[in-house]
Amino acid sequence: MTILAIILVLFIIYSYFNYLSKFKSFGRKSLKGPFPLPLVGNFHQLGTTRPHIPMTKYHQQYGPIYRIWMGDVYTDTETFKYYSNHDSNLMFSKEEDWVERRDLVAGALKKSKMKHIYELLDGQVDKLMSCMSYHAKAGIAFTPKSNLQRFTINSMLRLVLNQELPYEYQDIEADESMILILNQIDKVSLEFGTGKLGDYVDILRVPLRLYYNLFDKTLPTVRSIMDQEYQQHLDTFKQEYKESPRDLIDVFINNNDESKRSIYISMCWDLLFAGTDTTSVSMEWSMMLMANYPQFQEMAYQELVSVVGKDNNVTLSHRSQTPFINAFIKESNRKCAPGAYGVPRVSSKDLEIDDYFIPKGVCIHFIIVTLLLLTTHTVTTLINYHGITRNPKYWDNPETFDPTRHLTKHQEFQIWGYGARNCVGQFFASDILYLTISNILLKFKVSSIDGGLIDEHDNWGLTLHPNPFKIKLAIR
Ligand code: HEM
Repeated sequence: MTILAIILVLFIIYSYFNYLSKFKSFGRKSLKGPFPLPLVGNFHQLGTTRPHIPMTKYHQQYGPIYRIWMGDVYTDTETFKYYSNHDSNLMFSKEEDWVERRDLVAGALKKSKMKHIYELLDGQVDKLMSCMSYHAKAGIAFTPKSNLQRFTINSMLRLVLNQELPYEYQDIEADESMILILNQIDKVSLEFGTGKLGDYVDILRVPLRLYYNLFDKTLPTVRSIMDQEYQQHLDTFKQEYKESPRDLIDVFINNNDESKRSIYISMCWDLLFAGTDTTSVSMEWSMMLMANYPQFQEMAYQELVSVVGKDNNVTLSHRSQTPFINAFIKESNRKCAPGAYGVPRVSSKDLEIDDYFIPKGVCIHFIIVTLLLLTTHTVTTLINYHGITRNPKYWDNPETFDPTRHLTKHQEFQIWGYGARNCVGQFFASDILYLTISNILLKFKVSSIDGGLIDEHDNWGLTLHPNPFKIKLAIR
């Protein structure tokens, strides 16, 4: 009883001082924000289902940069640290390690090195088209989520490991280790999206870390599969792969630096994880918008027929001649952004931006909902893409889906993040989006199952995803 009482008293003292620390003032430029409670910070105001909605509203109250307390933690969370393989990864690496790793990945993703892989990407688009044709001809409703996810994971697996999985309709047995990777990506997305109490309450971090290290098998599983793949590549590596690598692993092997093997393996996981759900959910929203806005679907189709021809495939060389398709994709990403936020970043020095003071290293999650500040240095920020896309200062009628707005006025908008640490896979991803969305628009008429509007409500998670839906496909 006495021990329990002591623990309770210590806990109350800890909570009290921890709470007081939230109100540390940095002078008249201190960031303002909604009033936090002990331990839980602002969670009670944000809720867990759609926190991006109140966060966007706070912008009107507190200005372009404001402070939100995610519980009482100061730095990045245990879940992020664990699943991102912090020591050898790219996305969350410290500045000193990041520069070299970023160069490594950006260099490897250069189109000149990836010529062969781009041909494989065309092959993946053909396979998706076959899957859609099968559904259209058989009169079976098409499920965008599972099929687009299969297409995206295959494009990523081809890029990274030169592997792929069959589609469900093909009824072919899949490689178990690739299915395992897909399941781990799903699992980690869910874990990141929901978070754990230990991510937000400082005192619970140690038990959470212990739990991950002792009981969670996700990372060891993924690393062991990747390691086997790496070894197999090494064993079968031929001279010709120096010029024409089979995939990213070959590009890494070609660097002739086995001391970096562990980092290469982490990079592979980074890319598979960062590229799959984001790209797939972006295409899912696009398909929904095709069905909900048939007038724009028709405009897109007419443009493609006149530029590409009815019986041909759209290729990347058509991109500059299809302004409406480009606008359709941009507007789809604006109206239904694949993610509500970017990756949280840490400030490496004290910063003053206009009327705001951002203290060094304190990982308060800053919410920036103005485009003005997005070019700033290494501030720890959580960029609110949802806020940017709904800001009437930048967009007329922001709730309306209207691709033509991008034809008349150029408005800078990046779903890939801003500054040096933006998305390293953005060129690959935007090529995938263009090839897939334009070929779907040219080859199929997409409509809802019952002729009504599909629900455009978004669900909170690591990515913003729609409620599950099906569509009807007709071959053009
Ligand atoms: C529609 C698809 C995608 C979207 C919306 C997207 C978005 C983003 C965003 C917002 C960031 C964070 C930028 C920041 O911190 O400021 C990011 C980082 C990153 N993305 Fe993407 N991404 C997509 C596809 C991809 C693909 C296909 C790949 C791999 C080929 C990829 C690999 C990465 C990596 C490795 C990072 C970390 C970069 C670094 O820290 O240097 N992403 N992405």
